Amino acid sequence: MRIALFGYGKMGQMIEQIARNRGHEIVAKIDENTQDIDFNSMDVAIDFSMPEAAFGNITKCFNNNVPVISGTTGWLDKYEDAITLCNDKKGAFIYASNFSLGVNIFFELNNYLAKMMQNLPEYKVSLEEIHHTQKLDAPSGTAITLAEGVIANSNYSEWKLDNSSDTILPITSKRIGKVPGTHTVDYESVVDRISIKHTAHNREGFALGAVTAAEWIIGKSGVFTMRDVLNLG
Ligand SMILES: NC(=O)C1=CN([C@@H]2O[C@H](COP(=O)(O)OP(=O)(O)OC[C@H]3O[C@@H](n4cnc5c(N)ncnc54)[C@H](OP(=O)(O)O)[C@@H]3O)[C@@H](O)[C@H]2O)C=CC1
Ligand SMILES: O=C(O)C1=N[C@H](C(=O)O)C[C@H](O)C1
Repeated sequence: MRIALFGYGKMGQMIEQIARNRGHEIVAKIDENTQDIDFNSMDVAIDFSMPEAAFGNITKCFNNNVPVISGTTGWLDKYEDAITLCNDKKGAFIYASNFSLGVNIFFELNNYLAKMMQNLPEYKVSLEEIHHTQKLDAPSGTAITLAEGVIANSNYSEWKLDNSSDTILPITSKRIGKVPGTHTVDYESVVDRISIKHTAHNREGFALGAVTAAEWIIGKSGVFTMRDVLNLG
């Protein structure tokens, strides 16, 4: 498979390594200064760039019939536009706030726990995410997906950073050293606490998930999620 990397930072470099080990070819490494992009040279594009760059990169790929795997976070105000464009162009698209197998299982666990807790108002829910100090967006995309899972199954109607009420689900974002990504969901009552936590030890899981998604999307058209790729039901 011929892969173009949109963004060649920490994730782009890890994806290159995993992709080469799986027998794929990296045909382009694209950044904000790249002028001419040969879209005919690539079978799939993988975008791990920057919040302000992601939608433009995705648009270019759809306009040139290239399937897109999007891992960049912090651009989701334009997600519906991306879906519309993908459908108009009969393209192929997967966005995931987190591509790792472990976090996608954690998302399922989070939804299941939220359903079990939905009629137990004595438990107050809160989310915490910890990442490295270079991270640009807060809260993390993963924390937002977790919050959406809780909100869909509870009386919380929205999430906010560092702000809580009976209807506001609070998210705390911490930036510490080189932490690759730690997410915790807490249910706290007067008598006890239930916590679920995912800790990434490095970036390999994210990169492997993105390459697996790229392998999976070849030959398909439509908008998909990691639930489709991982066959999580
Ligand atoms: N979904 C997931 O599983 C994961 C998602 N992420 C997300 O992926 C994104 C990238 O993370 P990470 O690799 O750690 O970040 P880095 O800052 O290490 O890399 C981002 C790269 O994008 C480049 N860039 C800037 N503008 C453009 C552009 N217009 N087109 C292409 N590339 C551009 C930057 O170049 P320069 O430095 O020259 O500006 C930089 O090399 C973040 O949004 C992060 O949250 C991260 C891990 C997992
Ligand atoms: O920026 C990162 O590093 C990460 N970003 C993603 C997010 O915002 O959730 C995924 C992972 O946690 C690492």
